[in-house]
Amino acid sequence: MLSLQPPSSTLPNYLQEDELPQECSDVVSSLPRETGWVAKYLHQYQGCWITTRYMKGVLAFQKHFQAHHTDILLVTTPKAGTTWLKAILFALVNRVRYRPDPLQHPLLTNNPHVLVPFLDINLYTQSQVPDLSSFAFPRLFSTHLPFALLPTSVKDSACKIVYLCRNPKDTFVSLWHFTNKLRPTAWGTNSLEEAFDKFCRGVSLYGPYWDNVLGYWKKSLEMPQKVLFLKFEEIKEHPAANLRRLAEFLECPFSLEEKAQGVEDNILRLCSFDNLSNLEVNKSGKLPAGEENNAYFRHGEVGDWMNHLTVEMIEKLDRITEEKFHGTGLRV
Ligand SMILES: Nc1ncnc2c1ncn2[C@@H]1O[C@H](COP(=O)(O)OS(=O)(=O)O)[C@@H](OP(=O)(O)O)[C@H]1O
Repeated sequence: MLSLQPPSSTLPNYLQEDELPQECSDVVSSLPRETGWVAKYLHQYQGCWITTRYMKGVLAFQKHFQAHHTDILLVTTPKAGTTWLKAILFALVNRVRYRPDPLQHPLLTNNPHVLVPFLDINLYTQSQVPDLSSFAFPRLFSTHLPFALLPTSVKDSACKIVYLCRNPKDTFVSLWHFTNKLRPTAWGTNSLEEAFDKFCRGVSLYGPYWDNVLGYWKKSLEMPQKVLFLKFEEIKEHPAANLRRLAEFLECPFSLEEKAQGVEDNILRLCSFDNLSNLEVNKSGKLPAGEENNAYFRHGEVGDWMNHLTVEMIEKLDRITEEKFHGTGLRV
C-alpha cells in the first residue's frame, strides 16, 4: 500500500470526512478505531465498524428517523447483493405504478441505489434531518446497520425488514474488489492478505459480518412477520420462488392474472445482472457521492471465492463461521 495521499479537496465525496457536528466528533473521538479499507478509519460504535463519514449519518438516523408502519427497510451485509434486491423490491412494490416493462421503467435510467437510498449512508449523511416528504408510500429505504443499532421507531413500528446475506467467502471477495475499486489510484490497493485479516477479525464495514447476520437471523425466527431472512445463493437458485416469498411477506402477493401475464418473470428479467449491468446508466453513471455505478456490478455469481482464496484462507473462514453459527440453525 502506498502512503501518498491526494489532498482531501481532490477526494471523491464518498471519502470526504470533514464537518462532523460537535456531538458526533465527541462520540467518534472516544471510540476504538482501526485503519479502514477505503476510508482512513473505521470506528467501533456499539460493536459495529463504521467509517468517520458514515458515523455522522448513523447518529442522525438513530436520533431522528421516524418509521412509518408501511415502511420497508432492506438490510444487508455489504456486498450481499443489495443492489439486486433494491431493484427487485422497487420493481415489486411499484409494479402497478410502473409496469415492469423492458422499454420503460425507472430502473432503466436510475441505479437502484438512487431509487432505494441508504438512510444512514446517503440521506442522514447529507442532512442531519432530511426531508423525506417526496418518498411515496410504502417508502423503501435501506441500511447495513445491525438490528441492535436500528432506531427505536423501526423496532417498535409495524414496518417490515427484509434482510439479505451471502456466504462469507463470496462476501469477502466481493468486498475486497469493491473497496480496491473505490480507493483513489494514488493510494494503491489493499492486499488480499491484509483485507482477509481484517475481515476475520470482524473489522469490515458494518461488521463483524457474523454478528450482523446472526442478529437478523435470530429476529427472523422470533418475529417472522417483521423480519424476512433471505440468502443471495437461494435467490440465485430459485429466483421466482423467492420473489413470491418476498411478495407474500410484504402483503402484496401476485394475483392469478399477474402470474398469467408473466409479471414475475418480467420483474426478474428487468432486475437480472445482465440487464442492469448493461444499461448505460450503470455502465457510465455515478452516484451522487461519486461512486461509479459499475462498481456495484462485477460477476454476480456464487462461488467466485474459489478463484481467489487459498486453502488456508478457506479453512480459516469456514472454521470461524462454523464456530460463530454453531447451534443457531443457520447455514450460509
Ligand atoms: N442483478 C444482480 N444479480 C446478481 N448479483 C448482482 C446483481 N447486481 C449486483 N450484483 C452483485 O452483488 C455484489 C454487490 O453487492 P452489493 O450490491 O450488496 O453492494 S453494496 O453493499 O450495495 O455496496 C457484486 O457481487 P460480485 O460480483 O461477487 O462482486 C455484484 O456483482
